[in-house]
This record gives sequence, structure tokens and C-alpha cells, in this order.
Amino acid sequence: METILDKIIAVKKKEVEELRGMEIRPASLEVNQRRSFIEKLERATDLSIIAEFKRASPSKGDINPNIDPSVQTKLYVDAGADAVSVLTDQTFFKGTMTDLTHVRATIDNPILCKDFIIDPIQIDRAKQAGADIILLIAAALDDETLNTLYQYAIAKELDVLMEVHNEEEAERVLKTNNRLIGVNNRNLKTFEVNLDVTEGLAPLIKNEGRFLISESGIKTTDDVKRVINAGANGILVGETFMRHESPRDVIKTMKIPLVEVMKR
Ligand SMILES: O=C(O)c1ccccc1NCC(=O)[C@H](O)[C@H](O)COP(=O)(O)O
Repeated sequence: METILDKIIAVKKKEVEELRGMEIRPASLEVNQRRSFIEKLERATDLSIIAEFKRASPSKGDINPNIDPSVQTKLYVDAGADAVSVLTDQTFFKGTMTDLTHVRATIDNPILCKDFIIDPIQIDRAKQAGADIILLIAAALDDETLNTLYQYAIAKELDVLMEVHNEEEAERVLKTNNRLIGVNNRNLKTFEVNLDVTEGLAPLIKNEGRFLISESGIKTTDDVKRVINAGANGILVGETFMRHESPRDVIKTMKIPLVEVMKR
């Protein structure tokens, strides 16, 4: 059965063909400057928060479609978010690369280009728009492509968030030297979110000394405490912040100190 990820990747293949016909100019010096999220994680004493700008999604439809990306992400950063994720996919999430460009012009924190990357040309485009972190989803890439894209991204001084959903994917990404691993709690076949996924995969990831980001379905302080106890260094939260009338208040409650033993 075709999954949502299969559908998304089919669209990305077409987008890559279109990108090949476009000129991707090098970013300005200011945009090109390095802002490393991994370096922030090394120094972190609190849980790190990646706050996501997400207008809509395949699982939820419209979430908050008319909101301004610069205004919303400035709120996130002022409240204490360490990094911002911008969903740049248009077809399924109603995002654009222009959103990321606007956010880059507004905040100085690291920005994750949240898209479905299958080709180096998308990395060039993300970098040109001002991204500091790119996402590589293990479920969408074979080992060779995962490695090629990883090497390409780090050569461009980008951080890479490698996303996994299960043990098999976690073992594959752990064969790379990448230090930043995201565990996505959302099942891409059923859309069910379950924090058990983070709890199940955390030992594997933490035993290898990697940074762990728990992604999706995080709504309450109890959820946050649960993933910290599992060993998460950070969380990636979209819908909760996008729907909340005061993302500032909810971010502040989620910025919880990590105990030393759980930092790495
Ligand atoms: O969110 C979806 O419906 C979705 C569907 C298919 C592929 C990816 C999807 N989401 C991307 C994400 O990883 C989330 O936006 C991110 O982890 C934040 O999740 P949440 O806090 O639950 O909005």
C-alpha cells in the first residue's frame, strides 16, 4: 500500500527536476554564517526546544494557515526556543522556501529546513535560503543516498538531523558518524503518535553517545518529562505551538533543566 511518505517522495522527485532548471545562487555572507545547533546542544543545561512553523499537515489538515512565519518564530525565540523548524513543503504542509527566507531575516537562531530531501540540489536551496540544519529521513533514503547527502551537507557546514521511526532505521543511521538523531513518534502509515517510540529507541541512540531529539505529538509538560527521562536532549514541537493562543507560555513551561546524567 502506498504510504504518505511514498506520495510525498513522488512529489519531491518532480520538484528536484524543476530545481535542476533553476539557478541557485550562493547565499550572502550573512546568511552563510555558521549557526550550529549541535554546538548549542553541547553546552545545554536545559532541554533544547526546536519550535516548528507548520501551517498544515497530512494528518491534521489546516492547523493555523494564515499566520505570519516571521511573527510566530520571533515569538518562539523570545520565549526561549533554541532553534526553529520551518516546514517548506508546499503540497502537503502549505509551506514555502520563502517562509524560511523571511524567518532567516528575522531571527539569529539555527533554522531547520523541514523538508523531504532526496537530492543534493535541495540542500543547496535550503542553504541558500538560510537553513543551518537539514533533515534526512531514513525511511525515505537507502544507505548510499543517506551517506551521500550527509557528506554533502556537512561539507556545506550544515548540521544534519537524521530521523528514524524504528530500530532498523536507528541502526542504519548509527552507522554514520552523525551526532543528531531525531526519533519521530508519528507512525507515517497510521499517523498515530506514541511517545513509546522515543522510549523504545532512546537506549540504542544514547548508548552510542548521540544527541536525541524526540519529534511529534508532544503536548504537555508530562510528555516533556517523559522524553527527558527517556534520555532526550531536545524536542521538536509543531502543532502544540501553532495552535496555542500563547506559544510563549507553553514554551516556557517546556524549557526544563536536564539532569547531568541525561545530557549525553
Ligand atoms: O505531521 C504530519 O502529519 C506528517 C505527516 C507525514 C510526514 C511528516 C509529518 N510531520 C512532520 C513532522 O515530523 C512534524 O511536523 C514534527 O515532528 C512536529 O510534530 P507535531 O508537534 O506533532 O506537530
